[in-house]
Amino acid sequence: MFHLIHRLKTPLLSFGGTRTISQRINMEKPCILATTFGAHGGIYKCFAPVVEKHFTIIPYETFLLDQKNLSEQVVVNGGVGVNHLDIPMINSFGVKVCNTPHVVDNATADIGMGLMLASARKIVEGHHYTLTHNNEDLPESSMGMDVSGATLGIIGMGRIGYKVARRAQAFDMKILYHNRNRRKEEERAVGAMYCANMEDLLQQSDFVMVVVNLSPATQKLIGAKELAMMKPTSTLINISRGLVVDQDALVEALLKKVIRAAALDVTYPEPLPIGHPLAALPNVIILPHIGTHSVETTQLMVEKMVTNALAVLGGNHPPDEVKV
Ligand SMILES: O=CC(=O)O
Repeated sequence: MFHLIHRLKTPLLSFGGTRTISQRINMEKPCILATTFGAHGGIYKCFAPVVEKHFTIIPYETFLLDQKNLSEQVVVNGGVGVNHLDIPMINSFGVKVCNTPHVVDNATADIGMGLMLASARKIVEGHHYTLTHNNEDLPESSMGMDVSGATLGIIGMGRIGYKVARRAQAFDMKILYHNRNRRKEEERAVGAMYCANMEDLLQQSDFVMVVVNLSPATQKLIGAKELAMMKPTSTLINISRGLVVDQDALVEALLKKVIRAAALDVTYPEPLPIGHPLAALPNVIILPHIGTHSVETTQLMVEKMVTNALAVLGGNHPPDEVKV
């Protein structure tokens, strides 16, 4: 991978990061476009020594303001979701946009399972309890609920949704899914049941996991009405994008115990401000958008980013161009 990075001439690599990771702008060096939205600041941190030596990091905002210096470039987003990039605008400068599909699927599905298990079995509370209590009986509120045998409703049976389903199958869960198109092959492979109507899935599931892409059609897909359809004992897990869930409605539903709990890898905004109403609730687990944040997956993503950048710079068709 480092070998590939050395060969890069003038790519723009987009690192979605919850914090601004731009440092310096020096057009003599190759450029990295650093976006300020998303999860993948970690990519930059992991590879900072190599990245800083060979690239200039440009925040997305700077790219938007000052594209005139940039030619023969490619924007490669570290991650799958590109909702933070204005693709038609970037394309209008003759710049292609690529992302890193496939390599993120397992890690993201793992985080979904981790959140489900942690919420169901109150793992985070258990950790804090162990650290703060000495030899006391556990309170009744520490009692969790079984994942095995429970019903999981997956909203969005794409590549990541399918990976979640395969894991859920190994946990002996009953699997329901809702997707724009029925996925018969995947359905058979994991023994899942298709719900053409999302309402059916919401009403029957003990755990509802949201795995759809963010688009105008999925923005606030889960709002007060949908939360009210869920069982009072059910848990909402979101590993897609924060905006797919109406967060105000979620706070209200959790406060009023319309649903049992929520476990979120994604929120809006990101990072979630300290003191945000969601963070004050006892029945919520919130992660800082770390679905793909593992050493192995990060390496695979960087590899893919570089491969795509090299393809474009070499005048070839990149394997993962995102078209709108
Ligand atoms: O958030 C993760 C991704 O877009 O891959």
